[in-house]
Amino acid sequence: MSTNVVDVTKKFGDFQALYDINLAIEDGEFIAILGPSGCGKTTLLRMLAGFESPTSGTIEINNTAVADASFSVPPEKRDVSMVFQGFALWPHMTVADHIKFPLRYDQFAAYELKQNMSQRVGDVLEIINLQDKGEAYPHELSGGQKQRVSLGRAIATEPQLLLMDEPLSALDAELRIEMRREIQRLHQITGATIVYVTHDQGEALAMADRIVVMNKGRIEQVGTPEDIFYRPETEFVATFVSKANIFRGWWEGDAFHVADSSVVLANVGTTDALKASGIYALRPDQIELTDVALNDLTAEVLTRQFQGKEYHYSLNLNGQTILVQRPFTDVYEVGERVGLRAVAG
Ligand SMILES: Nc1ncnc2c1ncn2[C@@H]1O[C@H](COP(=O)(O)OP(=O)(O)OP(=O)(O)O)[C@@H](O)[C@H]1O
Repeated sequence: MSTNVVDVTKKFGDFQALYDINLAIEDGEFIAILGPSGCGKTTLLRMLAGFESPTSGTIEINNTAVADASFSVPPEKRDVSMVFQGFALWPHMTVADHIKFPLRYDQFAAYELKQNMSQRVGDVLEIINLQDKGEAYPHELSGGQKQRVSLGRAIATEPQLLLMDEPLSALDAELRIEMRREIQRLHQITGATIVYVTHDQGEALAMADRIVVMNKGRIEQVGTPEDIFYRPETEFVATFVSKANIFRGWWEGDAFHVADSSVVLANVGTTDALKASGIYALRPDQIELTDVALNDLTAEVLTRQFQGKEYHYSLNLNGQTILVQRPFTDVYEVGERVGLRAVAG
């Protein structure tokens, strides 16, 4: 199901939560909306669901307007399902009942699915890998199983648009990684369009076809995970997604003059958009550490953290903290002075 957000703004009283949002989502795409707390991602998702309406602009689903400033098609009249952060399961209903519920009451449930309800419940239990738990109640399930039930309930009627609001945030770190694979599999099986809200860049990079990075109510950049990670176009995207170190100064062609120093750095992948704002961005994995004598840019090792295959260093570069990731073979001591070299990547 294609979805278009056209020139949308949203105000809550005097507070403007969304500015000039334009986004075209193609049928079957997995879109992650990524941004820090309060940037407006849930508001945008709730607008797609029909729980909020725009202050100005239009939302279109399959080329038909479903909301603008003057009207909004209510959630139950959109072929859309939503998965929430806190599972939102009903304590008195079994797993099978949760899956039956939308099949009974959702007006978009196809007649064949309603007619063959027990078959569909069995199929969904299989998809979410809870074949043996149909008669279990929520309190008898683990966190991961509960989230699988809420995913099962959401896909039961084969909705064309699945909206997910931080669905993994209530789970522990290991389970979150496992559930990423389950959600990817669900996307492959159902072919549904998914809009997935998260503040976790790892989730967005791992699962999405395209990522929409938001900050303070505005879209900063839309692109594939590789675009967003390797070719950030704003300082916010560079720091929020790829944890880049930002150097200030000015560009002369492909040479960057670091402010307040005589150091000149060669371009190793800074986008034109970042160049236009006088910024040089270097991800932690784009910095090599060398002997001090080999580079003009030198810094002192502040901390070193062992992370298995690599060390994570923080360095003091004239008062600025620089983050660097090096392979486990590059060992430097806290207090040591090192040279910094930018490498492409
Ligand atoms: N009903 C409302 N009334 C007033 N302000 C609201 C309302 N809903 C959201 N806001 C404000 O709009 C801004 C965006 O909220 P939103 O929930 O969309 O952010 P978010 O990016 O999803 O954040 P989080 O990750 O913390 O949920 C916030 O400053 C929030 O306080």
